[in-house]
Amino acid sequence: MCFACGDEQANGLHLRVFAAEGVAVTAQFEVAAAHQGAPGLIHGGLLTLAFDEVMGSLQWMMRIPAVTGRLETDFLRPIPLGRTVHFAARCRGVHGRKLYHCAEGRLDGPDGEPVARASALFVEVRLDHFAKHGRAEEVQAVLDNPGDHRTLRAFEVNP
Ligand SMILES: CCCCCCCCCCCC(=O)SCCNC(=O)CCNC(=O)[C@H](O)C(C)(C)COP(=O)(O)OP(=O)(O)OC[C@H]1O[C@@H](n2cnc3c(N)ncnc32)[C@H](O)[C@@H]1OP(=O)(O)O
Repeated sequence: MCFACGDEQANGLHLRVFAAEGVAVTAQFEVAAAHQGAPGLIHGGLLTLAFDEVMGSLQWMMRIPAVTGRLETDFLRPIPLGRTVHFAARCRGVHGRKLYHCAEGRLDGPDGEPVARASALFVEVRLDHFAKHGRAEEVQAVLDNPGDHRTLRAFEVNP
């Protein structure tokens, strides 16, 4: 039940991520009233969360389990509630266990005004990282049913 992509999260970001050209994805985020920081504006931490989710999605395409080691966000413009942020993220390179990603967000369309940029280092981990530090039974359920999990990620198909 991920706060960024889970349907069950009433106030979550409900992010949908799609394959793009190369090792890249796109996504959209409708900024709801629940995502407010300053009156009428998005909370910056939630925007960073969205970047974390979108860049983190690249690992599913690359089939490399990884966690966020470092994430830097540049907030370029204020983002009002009720608008939609369009994200594009791509992998810039891989060195050993380190995955270097970057992303940008634009307002109301893929060619809209740039409102934020981010870069991140993800670090490859073994799958037992999640069982060891999280809820082992839920991780095991995913490992036992890899087919079910794949269907949750549209870009696995990459039509
Ligand atoms: C089954 C279904 C599941 C499904 C699971 C779905 C997962 C979705 C995840 C979404 C994304 C998240 O939010 S993840 C949640 C937020 N992130 C976390 O909780 C991560 C917490 N941190 C950690 O667990 C650890 O610090 C790691 C794994 C990141 C790194 O620890 P480690 O494994 O001991 O590796 P370590 O040697 O320290 O680092 C490896 C290399 O990366 C570099 N490195 C590490 N951290 C940094 C850093 N902050 N800044 C610069 N560089 C760094 C090191 O210098 C080294 O470079 P070199 O010497 O090789 O050159």
